[in-house]
Amino acid sequence: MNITIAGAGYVGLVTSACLAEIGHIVICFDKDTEKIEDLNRGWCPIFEPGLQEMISRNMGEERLFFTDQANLAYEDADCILITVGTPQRADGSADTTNIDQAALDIAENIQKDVAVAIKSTVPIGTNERIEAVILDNAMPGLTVEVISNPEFLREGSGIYDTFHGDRIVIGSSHERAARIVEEIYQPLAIPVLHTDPRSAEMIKYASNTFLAAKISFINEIANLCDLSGANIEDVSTGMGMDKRIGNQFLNAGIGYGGSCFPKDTQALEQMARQNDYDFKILRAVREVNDRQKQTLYRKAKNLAGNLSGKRTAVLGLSFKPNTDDIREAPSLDLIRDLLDEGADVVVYDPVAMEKVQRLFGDKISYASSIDEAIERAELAFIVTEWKEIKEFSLSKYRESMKTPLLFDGRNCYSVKETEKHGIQYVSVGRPGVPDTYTGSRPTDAF
Ligand SMILES: NC(=O)c1ccc[n+]([C@@H]2O[C@H](COP(=O)([O-])OP(=O)(O)OC[C@H]3O[C@@H](n4cnc5c(N)ncnc54)[C@H](O)[C@@H]3O)[C@@H](O)[C@H]2O)c1
Ligand SMILES: O=c1ccn([C@@H]2O[C@H](COP(=O)(O)OP(=O)(O)O[C@H]3O[C@H](CO)[C@@H](O)[C@H](O)[C@H]3O)[C@@H](O)[C@H]2O)c(=O)[nH]1
Repeated sequence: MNITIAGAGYVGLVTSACLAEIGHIVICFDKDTEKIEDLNRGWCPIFEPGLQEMISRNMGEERLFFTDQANLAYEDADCILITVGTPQRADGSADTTNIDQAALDIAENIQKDVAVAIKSTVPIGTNERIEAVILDNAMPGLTVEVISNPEFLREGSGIYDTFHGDRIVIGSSHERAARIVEEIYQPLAIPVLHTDPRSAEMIKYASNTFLAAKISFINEIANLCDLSGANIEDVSTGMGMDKRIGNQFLNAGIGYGGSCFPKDTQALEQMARQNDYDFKILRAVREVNDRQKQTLYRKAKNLAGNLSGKRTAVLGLSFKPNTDDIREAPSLDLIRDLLDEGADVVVYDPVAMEKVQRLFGDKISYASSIDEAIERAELAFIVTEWKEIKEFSLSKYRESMKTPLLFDGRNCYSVKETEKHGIQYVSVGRPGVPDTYTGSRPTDAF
């Protein structure tokens, strides 16, 4: 079967590589010529553990091809998986322009019957609409069946997630197309849920926003722990032991970021509005997250006062570890707040520095290691729990910083250990606010 993947972004590349890895012949098409040239030169444009190797291996074995030519990509395809971006519009809704463009490209270039699966996250009803767009513009007589096949992988563990997903959702009223797509994934032996296209589209939004809600909920509990002296880690553990709650996505911190949760919560909120429905929980999930992204900064202001001119280290810039993706990363909000305050900001991340440099230029400094970032710093913030940051020796903060004042947005260290090392340590939802804390645990820290 000839498989074409439309879009060589994060989902497109991971899916292309994994499908080639299980023996399929895959053509990955992107309209971004530079990206395709890089890929054909053997250079993977994103950082994702194992991806570069998997792409190279499958290109070498002639199972994986990249092209920027729509005709080459679509004319022979039996199945097309659409993975193009669906970014956020100014009003919060999902922009499906790329999906519409892909549909027109497909219509113009297909020469035979084809199954089209939309993996991109799209508003309810998009699959039905896109099928009509393709049929209206394709050569008469061709059978084109569009099905919804939302993607659930996480950045940083995309390959693992593709091979070990909890479910594959196929939303379709077309038996043939559903069978073709199921056959493609069959070697993965992942349970398949068959449903209608609208329910499949909703499953994607409902899953992401539910996970975002879990994070905002635990962050609210953490803030209350801060004020009441309870410890969020024990609280999360105790909650997670209840199988009905589950122990994942209960890590309190500096708020969620990334290319999906912020955009998908807003898109679903907007869909609710369009249906004259006031989705109250969803609004709260977003508002809590916006506030949470500022919590650590406000705690720092309370403790350290005026930050102007103070050398401040920001450790970890990507929205989560094991990726160079900085879309909606909490680090960006923190850096902006610190710059507004006149702080002298120095940042470090193992892989995301280049992308941050493109945003902030010479307004901040870039260290080549954690050691260099914290040298003579008066404050340090941990924003992303990269392994090397989590495991960084506490004694080095004590030795290198001008004043060892550490704000940890990911609860990387034990509070007791930081006390032992003489570090003023402020984390999220855990007792141990330092003696020098100037406020009276003010609620305005939240
Ligand atoms: N990133 C994730 O972890 C993830 C996980 C699950 C689902 N999703 C969803 O999958 C979709 C893609 O996300 P992403 O992060 O991979 O996006 P991305 O921004 O990394 O990549 C999108 C790619 O699509 C290409 N593109 C745009 N229009 C095109 C067209 N007409 N034809 C061919 N290529 C085109 C762009 O050039 C870009 O390379 C989104 O809807 C997203 O919500 C993302
Ligand atoms: O307990 C937790 C878990 C996560 N996060 C944060 O939540 C964000 C998102 O993390 P994660 O879900 O692991 O990464 P994504 O790659 O954004 O994956 C989400 O978004 C994808 C795109 O839709 C979906 O496919 C995945 O199923 C969904 O988990 C990150 O900022 C994390 O730091 C927390 O703060 N606490």
